Amino acid sequence: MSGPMITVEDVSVSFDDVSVLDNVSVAADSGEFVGLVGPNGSGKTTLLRTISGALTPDRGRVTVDGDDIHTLSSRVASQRVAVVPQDTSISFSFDVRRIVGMGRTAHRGRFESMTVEDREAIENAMERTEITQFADRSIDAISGGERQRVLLARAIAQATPALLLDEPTASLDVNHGIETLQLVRSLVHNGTAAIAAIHDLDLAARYCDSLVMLSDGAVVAAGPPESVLTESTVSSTFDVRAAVTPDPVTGTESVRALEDSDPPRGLRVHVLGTGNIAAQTLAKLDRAGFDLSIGPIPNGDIAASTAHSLGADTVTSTPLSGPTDEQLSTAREKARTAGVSVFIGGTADPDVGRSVLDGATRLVVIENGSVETPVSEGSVDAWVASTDAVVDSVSAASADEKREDGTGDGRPSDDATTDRRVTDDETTDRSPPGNHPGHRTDPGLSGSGDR
Ligand SMILES: Nc1ncnc2c1ncn2[C@@H]1O[C@H](COP(=O)(O)OP(=O)(O)OP(=O)(O)O)[C@@H](O)[C@H]1O
Repeated sequence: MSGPMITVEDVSVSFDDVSVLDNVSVAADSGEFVGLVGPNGSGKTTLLRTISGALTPDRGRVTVDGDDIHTLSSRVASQRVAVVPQDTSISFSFDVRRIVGMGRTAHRGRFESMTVEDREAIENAMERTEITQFADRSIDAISGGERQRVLLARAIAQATPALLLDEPTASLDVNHGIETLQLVRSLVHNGTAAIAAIHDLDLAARYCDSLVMLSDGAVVAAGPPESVLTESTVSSTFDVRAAVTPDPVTGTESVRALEDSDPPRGLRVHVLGTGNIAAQTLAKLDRAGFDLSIGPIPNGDIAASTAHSLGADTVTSTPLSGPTDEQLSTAREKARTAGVSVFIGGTADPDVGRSVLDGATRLVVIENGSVETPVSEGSVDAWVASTDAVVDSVSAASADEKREDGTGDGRPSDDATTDRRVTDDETTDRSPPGNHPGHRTDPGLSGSGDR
């Protein structure tokens, strides 16, 4: 055979004049596992039904093993393509073995009796899908997940070079979900071309050789999982803020949908302080997912080495002599461009604080027993007594930022930067009440009380 086992060329499908697939092209070679990903209604099932020949496209064509699937008799088509459908309800109550045996009718006439080879294929398919123990039970008397494995067994018994699966793991527990995909992989390893619609993006990344991402019936990305599952494609296609990181165990892409209260990826927090409390602050913010910068901080300070080990952007100064003008201006720039700055009272010189934090976008002060504020009180978004509430307060301050600049990315806009300064006599809901330090924000309650 030359060319891929399955090719979909510029296929368009519409129902009642509503376009559901628009110029879609996909290919799967023998020995290749292609995953279809995309939101509900993006066209995955329709594409699989078009490939199997169940639907005729308005435009374009589908070939399997070199022939247009729509020109093949249904018998020949079912020798080439097996389908594991999403809807596992079966309208007749045959026993499990008989349902699996239906996969063999492609290879013999409906009324011919089974050969030894047929029987072996059926038993083998049931063993591989771990359903032998209920082979004699009616299909009505097993669970939805078990039924899904029966339909996979039927497809395996069909022994086709092309395999289509619609949400093969949808009703399976974690163990059987993984076993099913491993089973598909082993079929693929032996030369099957497989295309599966898979909702779970992590599983798709882990088991598929390549992915095709559909959105509103069009292909928006295709290729190896790492090139398809990016924060930008996932965010725009699924309309959700997402973090894509390597799975610590499998090393393949792991996608996490983020809530609004999660720190925006790439949001940097600038810390001004020294000693253990600054080191703890850095560690807590790092664990919460913020990018970090710190300084100026004297060389050799414990927080400087913590910053170094966390990969924080660090402005160091010489101990005793204090920061130079250049170091101050570098730190000021870092605070100005950070989403939120944190000043740790009692550990950072208030004069240095004034100089560095003057242009800070959002400011959280950890009082740490000190009453001195580096900048006017109205400029402080939250006071916290200790590092306990620093993550909540910084998250809340960055969420305020998102609301105000309207971009949702948590980065300060120019408007927000110039807008945010409030004088003590201005009334604003962000302005802390009363006299400092009595107006401290309760830990974690600075706008995050609903968490
Ligand atoms: N027979 C039909 N008649 C009219 N519209 C249909 C028909 N079948 C599907 N659709 C529409 O086509 C679009 C694509 O549906 P499809 O089932 O292919 O999506 P999907 O990506 O598989 O979704 P899901 O992830 O929810 O299974 C949907 O808007 C759906 O409502």
